[in-house]
Order: sequence, then C-alpha cells, then structure tokens
Amino acid sequence: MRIDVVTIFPEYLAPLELSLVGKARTSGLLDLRVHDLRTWTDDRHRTVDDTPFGGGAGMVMRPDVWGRALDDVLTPDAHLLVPSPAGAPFTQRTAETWATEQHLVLACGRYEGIDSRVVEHYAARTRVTEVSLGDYVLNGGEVAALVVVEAVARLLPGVVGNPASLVEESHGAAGLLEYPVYTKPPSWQGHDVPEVLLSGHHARIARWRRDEALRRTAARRPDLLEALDAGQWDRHDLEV
Ligand SMILES: COC(=O)c1ccnc(N)c1
Repeated sequence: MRIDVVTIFPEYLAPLELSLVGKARTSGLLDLRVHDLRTWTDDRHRTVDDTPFGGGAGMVMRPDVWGRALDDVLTPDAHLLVPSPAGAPFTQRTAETWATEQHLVLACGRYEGIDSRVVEHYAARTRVTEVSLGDYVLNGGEVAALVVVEAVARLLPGVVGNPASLVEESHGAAGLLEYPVYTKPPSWQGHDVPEVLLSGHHARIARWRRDEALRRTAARRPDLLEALDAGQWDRHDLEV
C-alpha cells in the first residue's frame, strides 16, 4: 500500500518512522511518502495561505498551491482523505476498509482550513473523504494523519507479528470493547489476577473474557451494544 501525506509540517509525521509502521516502511509493506506543501508554492516567501473571502478571523489555505501538489501526488486509484472536524467519523470499520485500498493521500490542512474548492474539484475526479477523529478541533490535520496511518497500517498483512492479536481488540469483529488483561506477578499491591485465568481451563477463560468484554461495553459504551445483533448475546450475561 502507498500512503502520501501532504503537510506544511512534515516533521510532524516523524513518529511514523518508529516501531511497527517504521518496520512496515523498511520492509516495503508500506510505501509512505511525506511531502512539504511548500514545495508547490510559487513565490519567494513560499506562501500557502491568504485572507478569507467574506471576512472573519484567520487564514485559508490557497487552492492553487494545493492543486499543484495534489495533481502531482494523486494517482488514478488514489483515495483522497482530508482530516476535518466536519468530516465523517473515523472508526475501526473505516480503518479496515481503507487497509484494503491501493493508495491513500492525506491532505493536512492548517489555519482555518483548505479552500473548499479543492475538495469540490477533486471529488469530481477521484474518491474524496473528509474524515473526523471525533467531536473536537485540532490545530491541523497532521495528528489525524498519524492516527489514520497507524490504524490502517497495523491492519496490513505482515505488519503486526501475530495477526490473532488483531482479532480480540476493542472494536474488533465482535464489536465489543476488549476484556481486561493481566501478566505476572499473580498478586501485586494486594490485587490478585482473577483465578479463572490461572486455571488453564480454556473454555472457562474464553467465557470469562467474553463476559468481561460484554460488561465493559455495557458500562462504557452501551451505544455499541445497541448496534450489535441481539442474537449474539443474552441480556442475562450482563447481570452483575
Ligand atoms: C484541522 O483538523 C482538525 O481539527 C480535525 C481533524 C480530524 N478530526 C478532528 N476531530 C479534527
């Protein structure tokens, strides 16, 4: 998979040289290219923004600079992603879908955003999605790009050592939050690991883990349970 990120702060994406994503780049599983938007400026001050039509505070990113950048970076099978608080919610399902794509391009806006004609122009030529991490505002799209790249890249075959570890995560296939996890020592600061986990009885352990996932989801994210098919679990499972 190829992912391009266009930003005025390329150094913001440096963490993607580390850990699993860094290894995926080194191994060739992920072709990640980070571009400085100012490469496509046309003046000696390397200007990327201007005052907003209609007035108002702040500055807007210029369409001409973004147009030259995206014309260079986009390919016919690219999916253009624009992080924005006004975007569609980014979820695990989104990450799973995007992990099957050939080419993602992330356009990181700053200031008050990118001139709206950029999305309008490219939506007529390719797939464009404005994507939101949640209901809050950031100073730019770079942090969202880090999140999207990590959430997608880790799903690529071969990136995570043990693919089984992807199955029982929060928001995984079962649509539940993940169960609590423990390791040695069996007792720490007066807190003991649940006995069932030391029993070696795999069926009981699996049942306990499912029940804990259900309980946690009911307590913290009842909205996720609403989305589940009622046939996947019985309400008596949740009796505390
Ligand atoms: C500038 O981008 C944002 O403020 C942003 C991007 C993605 N998700 C958000 N919730 C905010």
